[in-house]
Amino acid sequence: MEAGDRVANLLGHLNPVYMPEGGLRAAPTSASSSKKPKVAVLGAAGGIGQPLALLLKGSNLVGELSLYDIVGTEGVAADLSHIDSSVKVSSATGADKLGEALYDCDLVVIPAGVPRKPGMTRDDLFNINAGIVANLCAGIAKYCPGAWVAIISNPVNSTVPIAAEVFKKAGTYDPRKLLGVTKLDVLRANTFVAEAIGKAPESVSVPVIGGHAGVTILPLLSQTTPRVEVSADKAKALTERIQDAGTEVVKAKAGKGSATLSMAYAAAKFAESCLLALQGQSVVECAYVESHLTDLPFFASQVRLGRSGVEEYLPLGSFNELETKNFGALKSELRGSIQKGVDFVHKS
Ligand SMILES: NC(=O)C1=CN([C@@H]2O[C@H](COP(=O)(O)OP(=O)(O)OC[C@H]3O[C@@H](n4cnc5c(N)ncnc54)[C@H](O)[C@@H]3O)[C@@H](O)[C@H]2O)C=CC1
Ligand SMILES: O=C([O-])CC(=O)C(=O)O
Repeated sequence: MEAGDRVANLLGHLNPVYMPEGGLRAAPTSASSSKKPKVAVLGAAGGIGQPLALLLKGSNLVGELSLYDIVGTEGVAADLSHIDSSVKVSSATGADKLGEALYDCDLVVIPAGVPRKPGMTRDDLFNINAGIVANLCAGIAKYCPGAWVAIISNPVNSTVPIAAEVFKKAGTYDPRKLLGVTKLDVLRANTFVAEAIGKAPESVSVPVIGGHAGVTILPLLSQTTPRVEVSADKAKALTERIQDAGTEVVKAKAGKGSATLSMAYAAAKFAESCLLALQGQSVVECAYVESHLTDLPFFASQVRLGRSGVEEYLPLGSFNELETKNFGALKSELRGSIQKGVDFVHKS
């Protein structure tokens, strides 16, 4: 077996949906004669950016991968460009090259910004990351105003509202195409619940709603597929582990950042869902989006993605006692984080 085939098999094993049979060596199809999407990764030289770029370089849904960072982009691009997949890799470094990176993009994924160190909350990143996300979004409004935008940079509860306000100011806001990436919470919930009930993680699906920080992360264990029966104590413990999972990784990395590999995997899957939706397929994902499902202006929930972005909000369903209590508890923190993001754009 050749090295390329082994990589293809590995990626196919990781995600048969976005790495269909044939993986990196997939034969051209009739669809491949039409222009495949250009995907930009902003923050591409970072802990998330590099493995995310690797996974997207192996995706047969991507036409061009545009890598952008303020430092080190060329090395990452040179390295990836030796992989024998048809995805074209381009790179640009520094603010004056942002336009080049974003030109003609269909999907922009943003993992740019600083990560947590032990003892910090995600909100502690606001002072640095708010400005980074606002500047990058101003670039998106200027150079690829029709692109889908997937935001990873923390605090997601605030950076997505920041992006929305920047786009509104520029007159380019389309709420259907602005998505906060909360998929890692879903992967964690699936993994931890599967462990608890002795099932394969791939066979478990847990909706996670709310936001992406501590108590704002609300796994709906009562809506797990397949149905799980765990004691109230176990459900509480599982919920808390899912809420604190980012901190678990920050502690384990002991000052060397936060989740990067699992996040890159989650982001690659999420990006693939967006690209499938752009092709006209209907895909359900959990994402943090502008929403009218609750009285909060932004809320993470299951949404149906289609060609024009978020096309349907799936109902939240009924909550059990623990979920009802946790839903009440998340509202004031999430509302405050949203307002903080909105105020940042209007006061700066
Ligand atoms: N949404 C989620 O579930 C998760 C979010 N994160 C967040 O993702 C962000 C990135 O994390 P890591 O990749 O580990 O950090 P990192 O520090 O390893 O990488 C960040 C990259 O962003 C670049 N960067 C900084 N300013 C920039 C700018 N103005 N334009 C373009 N690039 C710029 C840096 O040069 C660096 O290469 C953090 O804010 C982290 O908290 C991390 C894990 C999960
Ligand atoms: O915990 C962090 O700072 C990074 C993150 O958002 C996560 O891993 O969920």
